[in-house]
Amino acid sequence: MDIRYSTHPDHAKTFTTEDIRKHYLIEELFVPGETKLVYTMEERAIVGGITPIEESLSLKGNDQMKAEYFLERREVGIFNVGGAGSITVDGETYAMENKDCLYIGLGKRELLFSSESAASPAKFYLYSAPAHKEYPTQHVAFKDIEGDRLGALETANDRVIRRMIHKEGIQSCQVVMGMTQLSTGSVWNSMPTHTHDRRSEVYLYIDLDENARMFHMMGEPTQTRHIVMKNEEAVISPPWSIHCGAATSNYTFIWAMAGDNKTYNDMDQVTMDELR
Ligand SMILES: O=C[C@H](O)[C@@H](O)CC(=O)C(=O)O
Ligand SMILES: [Zn+2]
Repeated sequence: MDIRYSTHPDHAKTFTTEDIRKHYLIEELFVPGETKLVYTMEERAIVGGITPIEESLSLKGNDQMKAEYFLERREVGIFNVGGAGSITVDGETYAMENKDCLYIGLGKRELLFSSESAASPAKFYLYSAPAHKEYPTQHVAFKDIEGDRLGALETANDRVIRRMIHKEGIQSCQVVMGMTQLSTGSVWNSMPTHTHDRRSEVYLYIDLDENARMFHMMGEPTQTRHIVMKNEEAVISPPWSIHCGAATSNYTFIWAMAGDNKTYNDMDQVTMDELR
């Protein structure tokens, strides 16, 4: 498991392109037959990718977590961003179509991930945070969530946001998670931009073509930097950082947060005048 430390904004301002990528960018999450995990000190979240091929893969505790099993002191939100698959939680199997979401609460012990076909494997993206109480395991199918329309084509940000794990949806201790899809011709997400000192966030960009690139913006509002990202890469946003971006085509992204509250609208909006 790769470890990422928290960074101070005064330090982050001095980062080179390579430094920014090393600290915040998460590459190669979906490696066939492997479970990849990154532990960030931001909210002590674990970001991961599980890509089963022929055999099932299990998500276990490890030495760095000092946990006998993965959910001993944690909860997890999972989206399937690949082909059809399933997740078995202590003997109960949940079918996971592309873009379906599963929340698994504190205390569940055996977590098994499978793909329906090795030719088009499931790709399970996970975001886990410390938990203090068990909430029920819940599945939500992508097709059952209508979502809300945001933005407009005129401002190149016409998109639909679906909130899956949140105050009025699947209950959790602190994980808030959902998916935003941009329409053809729209490229900007989360603009006007914001921070939220009370929560950290991770974005996973998906549905980008091989040659498309995302220019993800981060940094303090007056010290913006960018990271050039490819399909199926994730980026960590510390609480003091903006997180928005524009790509060379439309795309989808999964946003995941944890922290002091689960209030989606608790954002510190940044005005265009403040940005540098
Ligand atoms: O704190 C919330 C997050 O940054 C995202 O939900 C923003 C988003 O999906 C969008 O504007 O499209
Ligand atoms: Zn945000």
